[in-house]
Amino acid sequence: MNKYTRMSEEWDRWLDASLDKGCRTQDIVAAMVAAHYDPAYAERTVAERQAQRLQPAAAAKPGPYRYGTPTIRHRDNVIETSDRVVRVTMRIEQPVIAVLDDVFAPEECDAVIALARARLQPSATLSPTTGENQVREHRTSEGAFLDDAGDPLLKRLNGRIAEIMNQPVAHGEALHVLHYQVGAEYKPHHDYFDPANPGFAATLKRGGQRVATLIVYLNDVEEAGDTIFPKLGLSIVPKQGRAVYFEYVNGDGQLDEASLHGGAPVARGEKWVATKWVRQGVFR
Ligand SMILES: O=C(O)CCC(=O)C(=O)O
Ligand SMILES: [Fe+2]
Repeated sequence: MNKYTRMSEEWDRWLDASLDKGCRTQDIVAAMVAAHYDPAYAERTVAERQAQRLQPAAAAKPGPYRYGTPTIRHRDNVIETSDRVVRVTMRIEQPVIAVLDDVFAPEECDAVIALARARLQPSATLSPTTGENQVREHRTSEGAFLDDAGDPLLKRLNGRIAEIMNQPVAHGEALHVLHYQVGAEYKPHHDYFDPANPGFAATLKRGGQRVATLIVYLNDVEEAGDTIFPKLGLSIVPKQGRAVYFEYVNGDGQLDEASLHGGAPVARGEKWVATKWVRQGVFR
């Protein structure tokens, strides 16, 4: 029997929908082969589509950032997830920012801190020129990525975060915990990777651009340690279980510079946060 080497419009839409849902490449290819597509054609088509979808930043429309409908569904005063009702406390439209309360229960915050404590390393950032991890003085915290493999608590929290952010779980990087002691800070930065910097090419291949961030505060900080948005004069005070959400890439691949933010120095006490960065595609 002849194998198909062209795709109908219907299958074309199915391919995009499968990638949107975060389906695995091999599963998409297997479904196409089962529907009598030529295996080599199926593999090539899926790979090409993924590559196209991961490059909108390079082809971003010029001009000022255009705000569309936010990805997060926070028009109501609460966001109901499968296992928890999260309260919306504040929303900004340009840039898209939301402050949410009751995202994690106090015991969940304590458990995440306990999981991270043993794995903390001095925080590093990617060098924009070489792409290497480097420990830099603008980020004087310690951090750890928490892999959720086999951990029911992390799996549950990642599922809840995906529902809040309205994104597939598979688009999220592993939860990243940061610990700041007195004086430690994270100077203002963007969470997206500027595609003009060659050092970011490798990380951009691992699921494309970052599109949105959720920072969950795991403890109350005695003094300072706010998350600041210097272009807005906005400062969010950490509180256990609260989170700040922001998004910074639109459908045209434009990057929102107004999302510049940082962690102000802690004046008293300590600060723990868990950050979820979400990519355009499946993060590998
Ligand atoms: O600690 C904060 O308030 C900011 C953390 C942050 O910017 C990040 O994790 O990307
Ligand atoms: Fe950040």
